[in-house]
Amino acid sequence: MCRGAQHVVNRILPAADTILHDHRVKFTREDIDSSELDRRRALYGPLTEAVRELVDATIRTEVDESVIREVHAEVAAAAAKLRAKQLDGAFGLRFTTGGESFAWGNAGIGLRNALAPPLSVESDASGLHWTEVTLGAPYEGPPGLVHGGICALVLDHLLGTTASSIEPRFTGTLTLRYRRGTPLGRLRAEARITRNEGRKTVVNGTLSDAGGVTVEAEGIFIGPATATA
Ligand SMILES: CCCCC/C=C\C/C=C\C/C=C\C/C=C\CCCC(=O)SCCNC(=O)CCNC(=O)[C@H](O)C(C)(C)COP(=O)(O)OP(=O)(O)OC[C@H]1O[C@@H](n2cnc3c(N)ncnc32)[C@H](O)[C@@H]1OP(=O)(O)O
Repeated sequence: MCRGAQHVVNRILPAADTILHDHRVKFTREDIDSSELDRRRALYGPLTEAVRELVDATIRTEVDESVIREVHAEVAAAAAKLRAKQLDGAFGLRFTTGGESFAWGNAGIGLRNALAPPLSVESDASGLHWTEVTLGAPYEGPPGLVHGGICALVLDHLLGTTASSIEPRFTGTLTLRYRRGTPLGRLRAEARITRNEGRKTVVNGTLSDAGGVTVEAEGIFIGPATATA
C-alpha cells in the first residue's frame, strides 16, 4: 500500500472494525508483523510488476502468430499454478498486529493488483494532497487519451484519501468536468478539502498533464454514522 493511504488508514484504525463491519467490507486482522509484511511486499510486488508488463506487452506486441500461441499457453499455465490455492473472494483491507494496513487488491493502490496504476498519494502540511502517475496503453479510452473512467478512478481515490485524512469518508457524489482529453503519459492530480459540514466533506481537485488541467473534480464524501457516533 502507498505511504499516504497507509497513513490515512492507520489514523482511522480505532474505528475500522465498526465502519468496515457496517459496510460489509472484507476486513481481516492478520497475525503478522511489519517485517513479515515487508517480506511479502518484496515477494508479491515484483510478480505484480511482471503482470503489468505482460498486460502492456499483450496490447502492443507485433510478434508472429506462433509466438502468440506459445505465450498464450505459458500464461494459461502460470494462471493455473496460481489457482492451485486461492483466497475465497476478494483481498479486502488487512491490518498487521502493529496496525499497519494493506489493501493489496485495491483497484487504485493494490500491491497485488496489476490493474492498479498503482497510485501513491502524498500530502503536505497545508492540506494539499497529490499523486503523480504514468498511465500507458492499458488505460486508453479515446485514441491516445486516458479512458474517462480511469480519470475518475484516479480522482475518486485521491479525493477520497484527502477527505479521509481526518476521519474515514466514503464517496457519496463525484462530479467531473472533462475539459479536454487527457493524453496518455505522465499526469499529476491534486486535491484539497474545501468544506466540512458535519459528516460531509467536500473536496475539489484536478487532473493535469504538462499543458495544464484536463479534468476538474468535486466530491462529496460522507462519514459513516457509526464513525462519529
Ligand atoms: C485505502 C483502502 C481504502 C478502502 C476503502 C475502505 C474504507 C474507507 C475507509 C477509509 C478511507 C481511507 C482511504 C480512502 C481512499 C479512497 C477512497 C475511495 C472511496 C470509495 O471508493 S468508497 C466506494 C464508493 N462509495 C460507496 O460505496 C458509498 C455507498 N453509500 C453509502 O455507504 C452511504 O449511502 C453513505 C455512507 C454515502 C451515506 O449514507 P448515510 O446513511 O450515512 O447517509 P445519510 O442519509 O445519513 O445522510 C447524511 C448526509 O449526507 C448526505 N448524503 C447522503 N448520501 C449522499 C450522497 N450519495 N451524495 C451526497 N450527499 C449524500 C445527506 O443528504 C445528509 O446530508 P445532510 O445531513 O446535510 O442532510
